[in-house]
Amino acid sequence: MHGAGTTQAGANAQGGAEAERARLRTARRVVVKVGSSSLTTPDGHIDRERIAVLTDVLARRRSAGTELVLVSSGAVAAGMSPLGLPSRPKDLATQQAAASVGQGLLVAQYTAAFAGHGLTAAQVLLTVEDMMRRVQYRNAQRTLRRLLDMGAVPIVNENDTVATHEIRFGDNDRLAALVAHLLRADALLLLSDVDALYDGDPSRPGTRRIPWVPAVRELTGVDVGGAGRRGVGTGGMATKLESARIATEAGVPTVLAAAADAGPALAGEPVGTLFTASAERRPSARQLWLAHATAGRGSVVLDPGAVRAVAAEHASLLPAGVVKVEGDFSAGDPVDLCDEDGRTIARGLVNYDAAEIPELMGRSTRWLARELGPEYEREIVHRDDLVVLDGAHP
Ligand SMILES: Nc1ncnc2c1ncn2[C@@H]1O[C@H](COP(=O)(O)OP(=O)(O)O)[C@@H](O)[C@H]1O
Ligand SMILES: N[C@@H](CCC(=O)OP(=O)(O)O)C(=O)O
Repeated sequence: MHGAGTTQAGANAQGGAEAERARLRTARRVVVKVGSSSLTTPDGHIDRERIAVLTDVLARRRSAGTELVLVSSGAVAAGMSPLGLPSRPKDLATQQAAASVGQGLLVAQYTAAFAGHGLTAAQVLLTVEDMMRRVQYRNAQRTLRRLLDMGAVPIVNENDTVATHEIRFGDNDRLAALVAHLLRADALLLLSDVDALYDGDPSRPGTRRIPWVPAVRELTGVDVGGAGRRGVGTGGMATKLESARIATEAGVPTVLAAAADAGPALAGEPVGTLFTASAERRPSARQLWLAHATAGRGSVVLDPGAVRAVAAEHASLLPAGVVKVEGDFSAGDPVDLCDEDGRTIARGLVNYDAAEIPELMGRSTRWLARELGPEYEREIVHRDDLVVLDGAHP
């Protein structure tokens, strides 16, 4: 299902899509994400011309009063050539080394390019923790808002040098969607080396552009296999769809377009692919993060009664409903909540270390408080720290 067909309902929906495009033209706050392949050459140099063209477009819009946040990839790619790396490194330590070199070079380019338009660029490096922990989240939000108030253009990237495999966004598509949610942006623009979503890898002949996706979760018949063409991008189309889904489900309309079409896309012209925003209630940032930006560090297996309570009634997970623990996690970590057939039904922040749980399993909280002490009255996962995943409802 790509569009809304030719019925009256379809025509009305199409009109809705046009109205949503028009919202881009008048949007007061926009998050723009640009991928490595649009900023760097395949051999790992910054493409100055492309940065100049992009900053021209963004600066014009900023000067017209729209608050802009640029989520820019390219640190690893831009560090390749200076460090003599022939291709994108595969191991984390070399990626981090390349990112430390490339990030400085990239921001220097942006700073100079925006300064040419009388604008101040600001580097903001974020980690997954900044999106998850309440204090850091509020801090990131406050800083970004203040920068926007002061007329600066924040340039966001993942803090690659401190990220580890376990706790890492890994791609900026999802980070951009989380930033759009954090800032309650009016729109998200994903710029890439491909000009739209296609029904299959566009390097294959016969694939067709999809101009409009009314609901990402209902998108079918689209092959997104294969990462970037030029070997410097990370997630390919899969992470862009994930990003569009996070953003649209948080109420933020999203456009995917070629970096060269940034101007027309911001002007609401029908370029690229429009992903319509869902009208449902916005989830909290923590729920979004748990559902989309992390994987569990381990899992707890629930009996059928607990599966029902968590998935259907959105209850907290109590020790009485746990039958097994897997993995080596610590209190505060994200864990998967699974049924006895191994399906992950929810994800949440756990209140105990993995080693503590076997002693608590199957016991009532009242019994635990009496026998082990009042601190054992806690839930395994509190309902406020838990998100039920798609398809989990019994
Ligand atoms: N169905 C599809 N539609 C569009 N592009 C696709 C699709 N499947 C795979 N791709 C590939 O995804 C690439 C974009 O991903 P990536 O290189 O990670 O971009 P970026 O560096 O902009 O984040 C495109 O160049 C294209 O080759
Ligand atoms: N933080 C990494 C981002 C990697 C990334 O998401 O790349 P891309 O798929 O090109 O958006 C970097 O700056 O190289």
